[in-house]
Amino acid sequence: MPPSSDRGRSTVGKQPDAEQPGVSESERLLFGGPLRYDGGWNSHSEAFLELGFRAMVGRLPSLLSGSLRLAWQADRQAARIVLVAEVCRGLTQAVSLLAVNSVLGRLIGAGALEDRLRGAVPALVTMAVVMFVGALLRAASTYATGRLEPKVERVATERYLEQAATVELAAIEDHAFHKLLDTAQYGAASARRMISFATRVVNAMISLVAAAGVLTVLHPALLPLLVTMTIPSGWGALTIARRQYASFHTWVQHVRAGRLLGALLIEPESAPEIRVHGVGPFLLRHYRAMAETAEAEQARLARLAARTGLIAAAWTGLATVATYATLGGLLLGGAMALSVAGTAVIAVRTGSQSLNTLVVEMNALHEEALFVGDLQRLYEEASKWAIPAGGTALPDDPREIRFENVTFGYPGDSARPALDEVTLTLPLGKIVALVGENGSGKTTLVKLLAGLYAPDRGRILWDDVDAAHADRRLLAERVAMVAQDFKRWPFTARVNVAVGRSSVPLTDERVSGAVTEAGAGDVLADLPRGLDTLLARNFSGGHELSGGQWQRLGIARAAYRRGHILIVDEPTAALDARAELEVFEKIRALAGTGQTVILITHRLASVRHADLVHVLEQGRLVESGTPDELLASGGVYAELYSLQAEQFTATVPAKEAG
Ligand SMILES: Nc1ncnc2c1ncn2[C@@H]1O[C@H](COP(=O)(O)OP(=O)(O)OP(=O)(O)O)[C@@H](O)[C@H]1O
Repeated sequence: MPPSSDRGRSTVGKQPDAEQPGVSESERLLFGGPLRYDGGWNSHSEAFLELGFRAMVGRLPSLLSGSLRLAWQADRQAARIVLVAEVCRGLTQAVSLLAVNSVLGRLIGAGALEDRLRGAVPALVTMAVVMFVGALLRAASTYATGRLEPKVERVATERYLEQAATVELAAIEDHAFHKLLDTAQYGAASARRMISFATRVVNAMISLVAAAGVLTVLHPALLPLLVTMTIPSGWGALTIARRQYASFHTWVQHVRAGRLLGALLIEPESAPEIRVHGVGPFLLRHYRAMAETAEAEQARLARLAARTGLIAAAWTGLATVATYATLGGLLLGGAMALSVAGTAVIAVRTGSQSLNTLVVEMNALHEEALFVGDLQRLYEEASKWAIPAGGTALPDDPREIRFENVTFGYPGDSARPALDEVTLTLPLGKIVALVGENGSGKTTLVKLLAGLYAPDRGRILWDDVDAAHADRRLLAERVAMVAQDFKRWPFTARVNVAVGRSSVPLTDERVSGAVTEAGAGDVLADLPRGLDTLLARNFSGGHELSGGQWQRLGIARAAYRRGHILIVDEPTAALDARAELEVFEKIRALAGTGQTVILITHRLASVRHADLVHVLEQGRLVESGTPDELLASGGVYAELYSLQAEQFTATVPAKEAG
């Protein structure tokens, strides 16, 4: 797969005028179909495909001011230096061209050779001074650009990451938003590159104006010729860039999938299965197939680029012949002096170089701007998806949380909502258990409770305050959660606990208090460097914990958070029998201190101590009551309970005496 830095250049594209590589069998088998975007939100790439040279020129002022704004935000002083140095460099080029004209005029003019040489000296000195000043200005610009570029990238990246971290969970799970996140990640590097391109565009524009001015003075016919000579390379560069851009957007998912296959081959989590089940050759084979599909597209793009380049070169050749034939004609017809023709040749060369640079750099600037545009669109989309700030305060000490006819479905075309008209009460300060078979909606319910999703219909009331209008940050403050798939941060054990509330100063007392509360002391005692042990095996000095040990650390993290409501989703799934008992003891103790515990578990024996049990089935609430009431009622809970109990009916043979 092409590495990310190759985006836009080595990724591949969809062109209506040329055949696309087919869908590889790997895409069908592993991902269920082609990984291409052929429409949808990327209407803006379509707009680009229709964009002509004139439109590009029209957009130039806004692109330049956009680059300047980025630079200004990142480092005002450096931006000022670049701007002044580049404008002055352009002026030095103009002065230098005029000096050349003067030198040639003197040398080719009438008079003795000595006099002509002497007459050329002031212009030669001017040229030398101007070149020296130009070199100083170039150095200043190089330094300031070098200082500016990484800052621009950092500022843009920071904003990107900040926005990504503060959008709703639903945005992260939305595939269109995720694609935008994917493509926009290149925007920061593009913003960085835009600075150099914008600098070169400004420089080329000024030297072009100088050359064009000199040419127009020499003979008005020379200016259109200069333009004709440069148009072909501009057309070529624009055509190639348009293909690359369309290609990038169409194939971004494919590239991501290829990278995923590569990453799966090396990540520690997949290493055991790769070896025991021999998954390595399977993944490698599909990696190769995916990469070959991408390569075929790259080859197609290269073929088209070569063809475009040839056409542009032929056109440039014709225009050059026409330019020099015109100059020759003017000379022969006596319409132009030899010294003027000499300056004209230099001015045409300088001018066509500047115009060429201008077209190429403008095109590059434009292409980068499209990726910065993705980043801007991400900023806009992210602000739409942002977790709202502010809202109603929650009651200080609520008595209960009540779900009223709550319905919620995940995006997509699932047959039924994950929660369907659920009405239940979660009394605070108690242990409430959520029970039900796989997929019955328990995890979804607690995610709604924690504010990670909002109900499609119905309300979640904290006493009489609707959580939909509550301040989400305050709501999150109240909740501590040990999710089924809680994050195993690749940091030290200390940070893995303290990340439960990273906003408060990290103190050893607080960490050890949480570790003791969670009964995770012996996990830490076994670690080579205690709390300072790095829990990431793929780093030197890193250490790996077992599933059950991680689970206890996860509970310590939730204890460290000290939220009023502790949500524990399958807290004991990976624990041995003794540890399980211990963890439930700890959870009960937490409830004893007035903390609310919402417990999701399939171990019904552990639910015995709950104050209230809600039983869910296919997203609906089917039973509620104390464990004893539910057992007595003979419903779903009682059925599940007896199924589990049956597994323990075999008695342990008594030890023989003596
Ligand atoms: N992020 C998601 N996107 C789409 N569908 C989801 C998502 N998470 C869960 N679902 C679907 O919602 C339904 C309820 O899932 P949920 O995880 O709430 O069940 P659960 O009762 O916690 O199951 P388990 O006991 O297996 O943990 C399931 O049909 C599941 O496929």
